Amino acid sequence: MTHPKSVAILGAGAWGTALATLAKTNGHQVRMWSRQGSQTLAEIVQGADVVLSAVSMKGVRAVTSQLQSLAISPETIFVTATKGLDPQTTCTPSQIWQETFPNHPVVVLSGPNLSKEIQQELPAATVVASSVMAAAEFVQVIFSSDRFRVYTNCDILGVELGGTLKNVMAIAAGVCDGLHLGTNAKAALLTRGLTEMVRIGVHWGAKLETFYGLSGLGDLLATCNSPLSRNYQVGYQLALGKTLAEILAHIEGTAEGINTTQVLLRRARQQNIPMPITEEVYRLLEGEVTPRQALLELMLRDMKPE
Ligand SMILES: NC(=O)c1ccc[n+]([C@@H]2O[C@H](COP(=O)([O-])OP(=O)(O)OC[C@H]3O[C@@H](n4cnc5c(N)ncnc54)[C@H](O)[C@@H]3O)[C@@H](O)[C@H]2O)c1
Ligand SMILES: O=P(O)(O)OC[C@H](O)CO
Repeated sequence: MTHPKSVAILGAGAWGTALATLAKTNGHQVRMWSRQGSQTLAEIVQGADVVLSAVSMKGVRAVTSQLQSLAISPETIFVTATKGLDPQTTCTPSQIWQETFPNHPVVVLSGPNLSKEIQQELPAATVVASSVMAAAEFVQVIFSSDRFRVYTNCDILGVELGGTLKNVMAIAAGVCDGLHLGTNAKAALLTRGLTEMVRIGVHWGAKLETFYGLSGLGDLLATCNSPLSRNYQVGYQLALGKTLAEILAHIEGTAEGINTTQVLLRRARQQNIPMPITEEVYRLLEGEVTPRQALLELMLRDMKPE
């Protein structure tokens, strides 16, 4: 075991709690902060080697601005595990963290990591990405174990976008399974979905090959094939005829794909990037088409080469 590190985890939801368990099991000193808790943010982050945020997208700006007023050691590494896009600016969470703390290293942690499986101690792998490789390696050591394999990567944007964009495809995959469209349809959806993720991601500045790694294809496969995924559940239940309001009233935790679809489509339209699957997921979430109509729209698009 390495020398124990002090890890502050912000957000005591499903993912924050699972990551806290992994770090604690490795012998690190872990403190968790949530809005409902009794300890202040200042108490939680004081002296932390690493501050890891697992708050949902809607809380990222509030948390970063609260932290900005606190005295934080210049050595502290910020890690973001949020998979979403900022509705105002279309920025990724790491871009918000880096803009708020320009002199600190920022690391993205993302991969095929359904928190319920990790809490059941099933094996999994993930990626930690940063432009400061020493920071990524520091975080790699904190979380690595015989049941959690952590890889480093220098493409911070690509790793972050993989985990974020696949949530839109997970909604579509849930619809596909809810309508019982079969294995051929699912394979076509995931393959074309990955093409769509690559198209916008590379335009955004991410590396192509990152989307074929754990944080892209890996997370796409996990999320689009598991009923444990909240985003998949949204699509599945829409296909069963439930309304979005009914689904959200019962879903446990955050389905980031709903907000991500809106932000992504806005950006794609501004930049003239074709995103047909995202477009249909958007129209479905807005109640403009039924699941069957969305399917037909996709099948009857203009013919084109692959
Ligand atoms: N659950 C998973 O399997 C999993 C895995 C990998 C990544 N993620 C990502 O991690 C993030 C959190 O997911 P989760 O499953 O833990 O969601 P969750 O809904 O269980 O928890 C979200 C947490 O964010 C906090 N939060 C929300 N708004 C806030 C605000 N304004 N200020 C402070 N805190 C706020 C909530 O209090 C809660 O603790 C999401 O972006 C998700 O995509 C989740
Ligand atoms: O439950 P979801 O749909 O937010 O997916 C959780 C993770 O992102 C899977 O890696």
